[in-house]
Amino acid sequence: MLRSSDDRGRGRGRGRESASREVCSFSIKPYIPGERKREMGGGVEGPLFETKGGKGRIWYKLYACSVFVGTCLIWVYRAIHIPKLGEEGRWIWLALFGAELWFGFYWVLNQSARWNPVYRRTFKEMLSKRYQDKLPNVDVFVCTADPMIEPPAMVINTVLSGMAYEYPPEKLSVYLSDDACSELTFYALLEASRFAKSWIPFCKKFKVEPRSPAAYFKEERVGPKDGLQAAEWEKTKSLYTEMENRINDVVKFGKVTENIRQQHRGFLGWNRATTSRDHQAILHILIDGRDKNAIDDEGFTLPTLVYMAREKRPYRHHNFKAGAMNSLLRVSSEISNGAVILNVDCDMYSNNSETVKDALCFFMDEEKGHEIAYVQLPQLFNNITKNDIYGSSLILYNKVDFHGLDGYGGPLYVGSGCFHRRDSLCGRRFDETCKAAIQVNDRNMESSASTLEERGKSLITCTYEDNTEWGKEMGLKYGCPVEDVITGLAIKCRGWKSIYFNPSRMGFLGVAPVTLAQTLVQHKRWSEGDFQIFLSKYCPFLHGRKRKLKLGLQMGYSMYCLWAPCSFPTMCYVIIPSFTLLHGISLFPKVSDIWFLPFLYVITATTIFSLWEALLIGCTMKRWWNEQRMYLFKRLTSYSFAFIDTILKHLGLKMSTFVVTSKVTDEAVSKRYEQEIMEFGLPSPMFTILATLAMLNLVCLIGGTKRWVLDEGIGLFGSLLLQFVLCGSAVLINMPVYQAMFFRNDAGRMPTSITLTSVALAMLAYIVPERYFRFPRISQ
Ligand SMILES: O=c1ccn([C@@H]2O[C@H](COP(=O)(O)OP(=O)(O)O[C@H]3O[C@H](CO)[C@@H](O)[C@H](O)[C@H]3O)[C@@H](O)[C@H]2O)c(=O)[nH]1
Ligand SMILES: [Mn+2]
Repeated sequence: MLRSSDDRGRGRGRGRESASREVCSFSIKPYIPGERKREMGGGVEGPLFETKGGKGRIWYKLYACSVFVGTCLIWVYRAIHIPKLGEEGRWIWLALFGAELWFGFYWVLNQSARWNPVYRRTFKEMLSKRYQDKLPNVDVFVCTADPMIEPPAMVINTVLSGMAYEYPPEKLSVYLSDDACSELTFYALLEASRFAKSWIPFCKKFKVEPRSPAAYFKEERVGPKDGLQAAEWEKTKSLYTEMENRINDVVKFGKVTENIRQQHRGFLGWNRATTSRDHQAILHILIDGRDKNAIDDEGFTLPTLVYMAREKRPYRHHNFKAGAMNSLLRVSSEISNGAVILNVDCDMYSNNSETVKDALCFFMDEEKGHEIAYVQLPQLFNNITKNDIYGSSLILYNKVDFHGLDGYGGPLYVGSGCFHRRDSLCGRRFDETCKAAIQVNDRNMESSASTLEERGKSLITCTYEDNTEWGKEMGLKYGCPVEDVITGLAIKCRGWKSIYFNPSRMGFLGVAPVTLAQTLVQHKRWSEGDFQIFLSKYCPFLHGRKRKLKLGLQMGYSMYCLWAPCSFPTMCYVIIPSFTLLHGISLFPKVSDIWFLPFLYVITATTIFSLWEALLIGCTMKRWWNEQRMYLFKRLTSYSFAFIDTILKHLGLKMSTFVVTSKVTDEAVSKRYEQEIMEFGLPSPMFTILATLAMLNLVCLIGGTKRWVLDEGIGLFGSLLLQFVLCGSAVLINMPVYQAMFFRNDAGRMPTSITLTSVALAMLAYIVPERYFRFPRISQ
């Protein structure tokens, strides 16, 4: 599997090849059903988790079939009414037909998410009884990339919540990868390593939740009543606040003071020449769990804590988060070598201290555990407002889609809140020999911390991965903006399964984007990455099928992979019906026509279903409406940009980038977010598109109504009804855009330049001569 191996300067006298292999090696014990249970003694039999199917599926399937029939009838109508070659308006008809074919096809793909959902439940008590001291090492990987938009104080809260898991601390290690190589973040982590000594015992003694101190102290503004806890609460809170202030002061100042520099030899790693893009590898074991002196205030062992900044050079591509994760995989294999790895983004703190045990219930289950590569928890956020104006809670994916995919072999790996089996993440194929329980592998007790650091550093140099399979067959894959999704898919194609676990107490909470621009840019990255996967050799329908992924899962992955191409059909549907409405040209059957029925049925049935589904999972009506708007906005902007960029990349005209989502916001912006006022503010080509299309629809609706009222009367309305409905809904959904253009004067309103441009462009709709759009009025 691995090519060339040379021994140059590798301290241990072994080649890159063997080093890489060893990183992924595993002690495997043959699986003998029943053996483990006997070993453990009676009273603890039974599976560690349970799976249940969704209810009322038969009704859903009936509904879906009826919609499908309706869709087919729409296609038939379009097909038999295509204007003849040479007739005017043929291309408009064909464009609409193409869009409807696409929507129908895409709707079929979406059925994979609802056809066969499953729900999981774990039995943690059983796990603890049965495995007690035989639990595996667990490594937590946190990635950060920029101290300005990912504040160190937030990052260490995530770290602390990971250290405070209800799990034997000698088996728990937390690694922070800092792609910014910032001494500010290092300093914050150093502070966290000290604060952990009082935070962890406090959490364990009083069963505190959540275990991110910032989140906990924010929730419990007034401390507990009972005496002892109240005193400790006060003390811990002030310790935390003081630390947070120190960190924020240093961050504000922009660098650590000489005084702080003296506190730890680690700061020697930074000098004047160090920049985030040009520096040597830095690796520090801030807490060594093996160390007898590494104890908390109550005398218990502390979990291991490690800071890592892999080597960066301006002329070497670093592969973003995937590169960081692969470095973490290697470094951790030297230090703690946890058989299970938890990956979280730096904003995603643990909100549930039992989650590690939940995850282990899946991996350690005697019956099915050996085939599970990863357990994904939902990505949830703690800054979602009531009506979720940007649809950033991803609630439909969390509450519907992923349960559906789980029924076909498992959800996507979405980068954060995911537990991995180390060997499957490192590239191992699933086969008969994998039928082994996860093993307790002891830590390397001989080597000193500084030896481990030196060895670790040699694994994270820029050249380490040259001529190895890292980024290809090993670890996370490179070259894709959604390294998580493609890696998860590759793991599935190697024969593994995954699990979606959605516990009632949320497992992780992060920071969702709070402006329209951020949301659209994030979705551009996602849809671009997903579409790249579809065009790559990992295309779910080709590679997936070859690798025997279930059809449902192939469809499920494609549902995301084909976000980007949804853009143009949507654009057709936003532009053409309105445009032709303006000119009084009918594109849909008349109300009295029998062909009107399939359109009516498909549109109302799918709308009512989607509303009903949203209400069922706890959305408000307004939230559902906001969600529809965001669907539209993403398709018109993020997805179309992603589509174009993907094509350019394929032609070699563009490089891949990773725009990190900001986790901080200025006060005025976040106030508007709280009030659910849509944020525009700075000019962006995406806003120009949105504003122009919004204006276009408004002009068309007004023009169409005028024509109807003044010129042609009620008969015309009958043949244009659907176009009125489509154009009218577009106008309704665009309300916030008009407001931002004409009725607001806060800093978040639409930039004037965009307003002017869009009004001018929309006026063109009036000027463009009608004959370009004239159309035989077949259905009249
Ligand atoms: O060069 C980089 C860029 C990013 N990151 C980290 O990657 C994480 C995700 O970045 P973010 O900007 O928050 O992206 P999101 O869109 O919110 O993240 C989702 O989508 C990404 C893929 O597009 C995945 O990497 C993430 O895990 C997933 O949560 C953050 O912790 C970053 O610090 C790095 O470590 N190095
Ligand atoms: Mn994020």
